[in-house]
Amino acid sequence: MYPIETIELTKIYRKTSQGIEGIEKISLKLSEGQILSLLGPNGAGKTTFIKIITSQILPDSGEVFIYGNPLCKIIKESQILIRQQIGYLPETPFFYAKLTGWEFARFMESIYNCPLEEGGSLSFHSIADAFNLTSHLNKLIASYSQGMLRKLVLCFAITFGKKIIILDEPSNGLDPDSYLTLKDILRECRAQKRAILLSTHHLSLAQEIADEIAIFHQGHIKCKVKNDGSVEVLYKKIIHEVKNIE
Ligand SMILES: Nc1ncnc2c1ncn2[C@@H]1O[C@H](COP(=O)(O)OP(=O)(O)OP(=O)(O)O)[C@@H](O)[C@H]1O
Repeated sequence: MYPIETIELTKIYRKTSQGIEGIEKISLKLSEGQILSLLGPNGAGKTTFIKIITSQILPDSGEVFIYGNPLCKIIKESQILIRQQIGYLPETPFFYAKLTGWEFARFMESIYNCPLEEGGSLSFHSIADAFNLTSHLNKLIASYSQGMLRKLVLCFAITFGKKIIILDEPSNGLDPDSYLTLKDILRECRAQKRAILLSTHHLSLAQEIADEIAIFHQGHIKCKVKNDGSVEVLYKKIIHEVKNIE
């Protein structure tokens, strides 16, 4: 059974002369201990795909299976239980600016029903330390820089994603040191057999960390391959091919 399997996932916002806006018939599988990176131009459908898997929006058709459990056709209460298994970094996270980092972390702990202290080197405390965030946790979130905000939510995604982690643009706003830390943490998560879905515009991140690459374009997967270390060349080739067809 796969941590994540999607079958012909479709969500069409609009049809245009160029094609569709949204996603159409996306079938993907993500195994334990695997990092799958979604790549593609702006508007290709990566976030729409992630929003359906994290049950923020419903597809028009198709289904998502989380460890074999259908996500879209079940009642809300069961969806919440499944969501608790998924550590998630949204493209645009929401914050309570008037809480301190610690207060927000305790709030998230109660939502996920998962102690912050759990997880050894991948506990909230350890990850916050690794990201040099610990000394800021007593400060109001309103005073955080963009990078600190991103790192705080990355801490949540990794702490709570004991089996599945979904990251939408995780490296945005990270300083070089934190970027290196992120890669180390993701490698450790993979070693623990977690399944990781990663959407990024940074080809180097995908190249260095992903096991598989899926390139989205106008709501479809144009290419899904194992990462052989030539992501940049592959990406250029695929985007060049689709441009020539258009
Ligand atoms: N709520 C919405 N209502 C209408 N159209 C939407 C909505 N959300 C996304 N779209 C459209 O669906 C398409 C896919 O958007 P999506 O955000 O999934 O792309 P993306 O690959 O994540 O892009 P980016 O790399 O810029 O984040 C775009 O054409 C976008 O305008």
